[in-house]
Amino acid sequence: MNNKTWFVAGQGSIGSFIAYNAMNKGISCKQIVRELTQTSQTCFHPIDKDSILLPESLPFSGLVPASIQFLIVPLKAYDIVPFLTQVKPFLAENAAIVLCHNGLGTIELATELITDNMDLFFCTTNNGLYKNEQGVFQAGLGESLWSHVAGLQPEKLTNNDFTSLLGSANMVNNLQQVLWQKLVINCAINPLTAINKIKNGALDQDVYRSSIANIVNETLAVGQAIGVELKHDQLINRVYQVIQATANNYSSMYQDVHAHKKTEIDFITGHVVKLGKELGIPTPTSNLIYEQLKTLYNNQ
Ligand SMILES: NC(=O)C1=CN([C@@H]2O[C@H](COP(=O)(O)OP(=O)(O)OC[C@H]3O[C@@H](n4cnc5c(N)ncnc54)[C@H](OP(=O)(O)O)[C@@H]3O)[C@@H](O)[C@H]2O)C=CC1
Ligand SMILES: CC(C)(CO)C(=O)C(=O)O
Repeated sequence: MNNKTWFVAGQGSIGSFIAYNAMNKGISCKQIVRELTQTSQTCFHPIDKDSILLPESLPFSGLVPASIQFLIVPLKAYDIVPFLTQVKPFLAENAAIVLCHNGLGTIELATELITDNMDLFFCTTNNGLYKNEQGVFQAGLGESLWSHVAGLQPEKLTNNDFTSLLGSANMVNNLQQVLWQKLVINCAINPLTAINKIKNGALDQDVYRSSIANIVNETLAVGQAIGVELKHDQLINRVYQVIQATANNYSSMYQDVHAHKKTEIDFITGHVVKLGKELGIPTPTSNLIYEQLKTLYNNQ
């Protein structure tokens, strides 16, 4: 029996999936929302079961100082630091915090925000969910991979915690490599689909081959320069496998641009461009794509 009380940041797609799983497992779980007006219940639509209303969420004003022991933060990468700053007074001095998002660049910032007895974990997920006016819909099942990333007590969480909240999950010892492999895929697929307004599958055409090859090479060069073990042929093959497996999907970045929402570009291509600059590694194609995407977002 899992007797932890979990707090989940936001009422988004992954956060609602976590709240749904917790409810089914009898785990105490509260989603934290910004305002009282956001506390209305989310309707969750599982793939193979009836839709169900999730428990009411809790606004920040309803939190008790220093009370949160277990927190999972499944937010867009750009919302992680603002959320952690806001929630900090409500964290217990020995809290366990799990970050869960696409892209890279938040772990260092979050580590600076936590105090000595707290522990930080990171979880990357391949579950597929989306949100619209009717609620949150589960689109596909996937595995989640997690690791302890900062603090002195990794035993605060076990694989059972992650499987209870996210379904199939495994602890990994090579999180950095896993995250960079995913970063290569997101760098190759997300901005190109958003800029060209195409589904993922349309990238499997000659016209995009050189851009994809350049993006993979540049991302790989930057990752390798900071010591991440990445294999070129394996990554190119993986990018095309994902393009084919998700051929009918619109990438999350395409969806954000289409919905006039902020994108995660700073934590995907932007992360590679920034590190490349610091390390003196040229990333011309990534620079161009980053600028194009930024212009596209600012113009909308
Ligand atoms: N959805 C998916 O299938 C997958 C998503 N991911 C990644 O997981 C991360 C989360 O994605 P997803 O769940 O889709 O994102 P969503 O946009 O659906 O959810 C994020 C939610 O957090 C809310 N939020 C932001 N800041 C705060 C705050 N300070 N306090 C309370 N609530 C806040 C947002 O509210 P508001 O809209 O009002 O800002 C939004 O409802 C992203 O990095 C994504 O790329 C990874 C794999 C699959
Ligand atoms: C794997 C991929 C590219 C699927 O669309 C994705 O992670 C995203 O859209 O953010």
